[in-house]
Amino acid sequence: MKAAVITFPGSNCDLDLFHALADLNFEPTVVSAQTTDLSNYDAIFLPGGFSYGDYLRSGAIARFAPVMAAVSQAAADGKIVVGICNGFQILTEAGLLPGQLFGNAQPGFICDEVDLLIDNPETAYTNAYNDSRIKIPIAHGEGNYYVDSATLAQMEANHQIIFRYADNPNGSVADIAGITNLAGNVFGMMPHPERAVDAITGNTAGQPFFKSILQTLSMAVGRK
Ligand SMILES: NC(=O)CC[C@H](N)C(=O)O
Repeated sequence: MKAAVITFPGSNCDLDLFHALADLNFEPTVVSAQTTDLSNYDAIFLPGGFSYGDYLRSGAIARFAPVMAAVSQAAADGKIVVGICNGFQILTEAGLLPGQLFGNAQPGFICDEVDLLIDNPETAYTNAYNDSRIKIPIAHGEGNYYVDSATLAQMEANHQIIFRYADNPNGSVADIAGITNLAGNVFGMMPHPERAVDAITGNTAGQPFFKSILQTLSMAVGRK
């Protein structure tokens, strides 16, 4: 499966994501934020980091990068679009995911490993997990997810909340750590599964995340 990893000026998790995807049998390519055509890719990944220096607000400038029209097109075409950490912030700023990421409730950057609860085990992002509680690294200053209560109720009813924090580290509403759009093909999470794919790091709980996506894409190709 061909995967694009978009690199914005200031991205710093693009190569981690590239290696995670390569190790887990995707065919990844790192693609510049100047790219205007993503039609060759089966899945699009927006990595973590500090795009455009996090100026104004994390993701607020990146959403205007030339590549974002192609990301919106991919999302509209039903392709898998995944944003991790800063990538999640960019997708909310672009309006491709509901809500907004604010500064952590306790101001400051948190670098830690936290427990996540898998709310929905039957999604494109979780179907390869056997456990409902996993440990995944976090590294953010603006991970405090907010969405208004009417939208939250719709998201809950539509099973759009995929991961929740077992012990909320940043003040996110409803302990939300990862969500999808209504259609389920656009996904964002603050924790970093790409930092938990290699046994040498002591944690491989991120592997099933990527395996789930690959499995889902392979089944979709099989159906064509
Ligand atoms: N690791 C990251 O992607 C950091 C995201 C963002 N710049 C923040 O601090 O919230």
